[in-house]
Amino acid sequence: MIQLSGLTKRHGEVLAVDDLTFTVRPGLVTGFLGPNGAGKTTTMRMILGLDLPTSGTATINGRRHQDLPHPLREVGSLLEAQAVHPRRTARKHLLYLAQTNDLARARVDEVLDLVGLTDAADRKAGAFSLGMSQRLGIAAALLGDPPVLLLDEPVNGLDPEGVLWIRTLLRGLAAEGRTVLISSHLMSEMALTADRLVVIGKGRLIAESDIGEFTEGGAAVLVRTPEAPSFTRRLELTGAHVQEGRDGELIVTGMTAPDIGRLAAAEGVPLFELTPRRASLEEAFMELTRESVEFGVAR
Ligand SMILES: Nc1ncnc2c1ncn2[C@@H]1O[C@H](COP(=O)(O)OP(=O)(O)OP(=O)(O)O)[C@@H](O)[C@H]1O
Repeated sequence: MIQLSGLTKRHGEVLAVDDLTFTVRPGLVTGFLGPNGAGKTTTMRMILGLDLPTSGTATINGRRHQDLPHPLREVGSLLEAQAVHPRRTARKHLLYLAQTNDLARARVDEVLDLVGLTDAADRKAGAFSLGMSQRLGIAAALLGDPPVLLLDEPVNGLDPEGVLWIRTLLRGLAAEGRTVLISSHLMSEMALTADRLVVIGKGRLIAESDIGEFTEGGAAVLVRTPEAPSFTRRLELTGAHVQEGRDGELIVTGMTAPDIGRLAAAEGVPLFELTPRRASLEEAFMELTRESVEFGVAR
């Protein structure tokens, strides 16, 4: 579990992270979303003890990162700038990490296998493709078999096969009961990977909910009826918002499809179509973060 309480980071004039409070639960993949400059990387760096908060706290399983006796056994991370010696092989890199962090050497072969790098284990990391480097970074994150994982933009620049691989791996890790937090600005990717979303903009929390609930706010129902004008008035009397489209098509918000159906039946209005339309995650995200994007990161 990761818990943030009033987490704040000021860089001079810039309030990069502004009073963030949320919890990342185990057993789920939580997507950490926000437009560029929203403060995702800064937040992750504070959780990992790489940046000190101006105020507030971030804890991993109840303790601040600097108070963890064996950090790599508690939390694995993948940040954008990974430091790997280019002339060191993948295996040597992991063995070095295992040795300096008091982790079992046998785990190196296990994680190489887990990320599909066994055959490339003795090649120099400097010659790795982006996809292979990401795999090596994830192998390092998993070395201590940690219950908590933090990955900053793990699918950036990967080909579709790499994206699918990471998605499957993360879902598997969460299914084992781990806490998985991944940052991204790719909504489409989050829709397929995350169970829960935390959305920030301009350093502030905008939304925190399960992925299904996230799109419900913008849910609309498409209604088609030959009696569009009179049914529109009837719907509006109940408080629904109605937008008229072509050919007797109505887009209704503020009322569920079953309630619209019941009202039509009670009024004897024939319905040719009654279709709930969920706002796509992309639309919901744009709507939520519109203000943070419009005003950019200057504040
Ligand atoms: N070391 C720093 N000094 C000054 N400002 C910083 C520093 N680090 C981050 N910032 C500013 O803090 C804000 C948040 O940046 P951050 O990198 O955390 O956002 P992000 O959500 O990860 O963005 P992106 O998706 O572009 O990576 C930005 O306005 C950034 O310019």
